[in-house]
Amino acid sequence: MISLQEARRIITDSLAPLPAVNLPLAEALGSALAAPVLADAWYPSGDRATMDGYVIRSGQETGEFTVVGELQAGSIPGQPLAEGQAIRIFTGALVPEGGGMVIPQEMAERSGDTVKIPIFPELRFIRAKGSEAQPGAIILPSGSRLGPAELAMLAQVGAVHPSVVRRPVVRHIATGGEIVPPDQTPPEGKIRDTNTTLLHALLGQQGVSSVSSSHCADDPAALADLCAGPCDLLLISGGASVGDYDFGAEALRRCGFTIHFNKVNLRPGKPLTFATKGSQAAFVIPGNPVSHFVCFHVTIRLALELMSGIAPSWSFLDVELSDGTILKTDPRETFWPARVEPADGALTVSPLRWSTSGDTFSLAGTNALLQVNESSPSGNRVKTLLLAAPF
Ligand SMILES: Nc1nc2c(c(=O)[nH]1)N[C@H]1C(S)=C(S)[C@@H](COP(=O)(O)OP(=O)(O)OC[C@H]3O[C@@H](n4cnc5c(N)ncnc54)[C@H](O)[C@@H]3O)O[C@H]1N2
Ligand code: MOO
Repeated sequence: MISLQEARRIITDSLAPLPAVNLPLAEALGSALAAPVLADAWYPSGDRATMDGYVIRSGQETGEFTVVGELQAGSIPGQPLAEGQAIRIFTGALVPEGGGMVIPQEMAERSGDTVKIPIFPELRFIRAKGSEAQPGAIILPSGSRLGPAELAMLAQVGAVHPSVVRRPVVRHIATGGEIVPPDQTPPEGKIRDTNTTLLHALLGQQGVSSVSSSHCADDPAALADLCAGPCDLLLISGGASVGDYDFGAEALRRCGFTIHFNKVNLRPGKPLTFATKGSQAAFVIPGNPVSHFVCFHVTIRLALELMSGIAPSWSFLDVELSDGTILKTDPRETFWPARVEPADGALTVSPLRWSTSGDTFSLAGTNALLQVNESSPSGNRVKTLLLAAPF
């Protein structure tokens, strides 16, 4: 049995980013850039006003100025500004030649064609040409993850079909004769399929939208047929352990996958299997829903990040345990579902109920996993993998 650290190393060594594709901005959220994006022009393209008011030359005395025109955002300045002149200007408009400072209208008194400026502001209220980016400057390097701000930058430079690393196409197979779809009432002895819903949501949170799911009874040949379908990442729910009906690894072998590990010193999720075939990756995930949740965050997410060209996120916060907390240790490294909350300006974490890894209800409100091993917790602080913002 290998450690989780070793399992993560094997996954890291086995997977590479998928090929680049060009995506429209509306579909690129969460993707990683496959090439740098350059500024196509000067930003701003010329000196621009940052306030509604009056533009005048610099180096002048306070007093009265003659208003000789008006500049709206989008209009092209005509005449240069002369001494003693002011032009009415609006936020975003190009400053005319000779314009050195914009006086916000709150600091000016207009009367007919003149404007009185009793004192000058400390700032110029002008965004200088090229002060944000110059033509050819790298505004986002290759590998940048595209969040809302980065997408806005691409829109600004007209990069409307950026080259990004393709996101994995995921094929999911829920196994087991005991499961029925969640919209059905299970007959005696059977249970509703919760893992399909769980995985779709977890994948969706990672920005993976191409996911197909199917169900397979405990039949290795039928499972191998389903495994042969095209995808980048194959996820098999259940059938990971050593029982007579656990056919996950066998089905993968039958369709040409190489098994890299089939047991990890991890609680929950010990019988986790990882395999590859060319650039394809596959996991057989222990059937219990809490095992699914934990295996996803500690291993499958890493595979998605690597295939998507995204820098793996694996950093732990040292968080104070809520009063009276006792975490039951185990020879296996444990990832305990928990809830982190802000309290009195700091974070505290409370482990959630955990009876068995089949107890889906215990996951309600989970936004963190607590690492429980020989070095954590230490005192009343525990290494915490944050899964979502704690508010
Ligand atoms: N002799 C041993 N038995 C088991 C071991 C072991 O080391 N030796 N490991 C245990 C651990 S730990 C786990 S975890 C489970 C993993 O079992 P499998 O991956 O083979 O999964 P199944 O047997 O198919 O299912 C386990 C459990 O999960 C339920 N399940 C399955 N699929 C779904 C689904 N889509 N939605 C909801 N629930 C599902 C299934 O009914 C079982 O109750 O093995 C232990 N045994
Ligand atoms: O690994 Mo199992 O997931 O402990 O229940």
